[in-house]
Amino acid sequence: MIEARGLSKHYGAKVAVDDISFSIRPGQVTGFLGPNGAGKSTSMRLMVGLDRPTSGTVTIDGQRYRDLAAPLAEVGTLLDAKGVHPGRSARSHLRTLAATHGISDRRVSEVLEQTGLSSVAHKRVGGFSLGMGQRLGIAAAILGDPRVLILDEPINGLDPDGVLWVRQFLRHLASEGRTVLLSSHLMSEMAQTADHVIVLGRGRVVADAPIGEFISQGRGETVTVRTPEAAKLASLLLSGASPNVTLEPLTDEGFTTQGLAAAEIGGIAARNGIELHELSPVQASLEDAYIALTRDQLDYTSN
Ligand SMILES: Nc1ncnc2c1ncn2[C@@H]1O[C@H](COP(=O)(O)OP(=O)(O)OP(=O)(O)O)[C@@H](O)[C@H]1O
Repeated sequence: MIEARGLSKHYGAKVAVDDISFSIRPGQVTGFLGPNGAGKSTSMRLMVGLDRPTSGTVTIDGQRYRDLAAPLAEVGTLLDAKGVHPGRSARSHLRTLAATHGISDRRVSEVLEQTGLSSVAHKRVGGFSLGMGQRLGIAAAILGDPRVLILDEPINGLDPDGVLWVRQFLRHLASEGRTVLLSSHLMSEMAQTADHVIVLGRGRVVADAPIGEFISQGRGETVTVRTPEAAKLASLLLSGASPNVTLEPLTDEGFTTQGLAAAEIGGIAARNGIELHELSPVQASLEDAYIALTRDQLDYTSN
């Protein structure tokens, strides 16, 4: 569990994180979202003691990061995949980390295997592709078998196989009861990986909800309707409807509606003898919900 209480970080006059509170629970993948400059990286840095809060606290399983006796064994982090000595091999990089915590060579081999790096373990990290570097970053994060993982953009630069691997791997780690927090700009990927989302905007929490709830609260149900009597059905749907109901014409004999359930539209059409050629609810996407929520949250003030 990662808990932030009244957490703030100011850089001079700039408020990067503004009095935020949240709990990131074990057993699920939590996605950290927000426009550029919203405060995600700063929050993650505060979680792992790379920065000190201006006020408030953030704890990992009840303790501040800097009070943890064996950090690698409690929190795995991927905050900057490039922070590795380029002349070292993957194995020697992991061995160096392992040595600080008395972690065995066997465990190093195990994580190289788990992250698909065994065959390149002896190669210089400097020659690694971005994707291999990300895998090495994840290998380092899980080296100490931590209960909590904090990963900033872990799928950046990965090919589709790599993305799928990270998704399945993170889901597996969460299913073992670990706390998994990741940030990503790729909405479709986040939608398939996260169980819960926390959205930041201008340093504040603007949403904290299970992903299904977050998506459905976006703009209400969208339905595509096609009928040769589009104008008649449209006026029937709008008469007496709440102001939240909107209609957008389609080019060919139809429209999309927002704020009405498909069953309501079908019922009104049937009662009025209107022939329907299509009545299909459109699956809302995480991206739609996210864009609707953050439209006003862009950090225009960043410099
Ligand atoms: N060391 C710093 N000094 C001054 N301002 C900073 C510093 N670090 C971050 N900021 C500012 O704080 C705000 C939040 O930045 P942060 O990097 O946490 O956002 P983010 O949500 O991670 O953005 P991105 O998606 O672009 O990585 C931004 O306006 C940024 O310019």
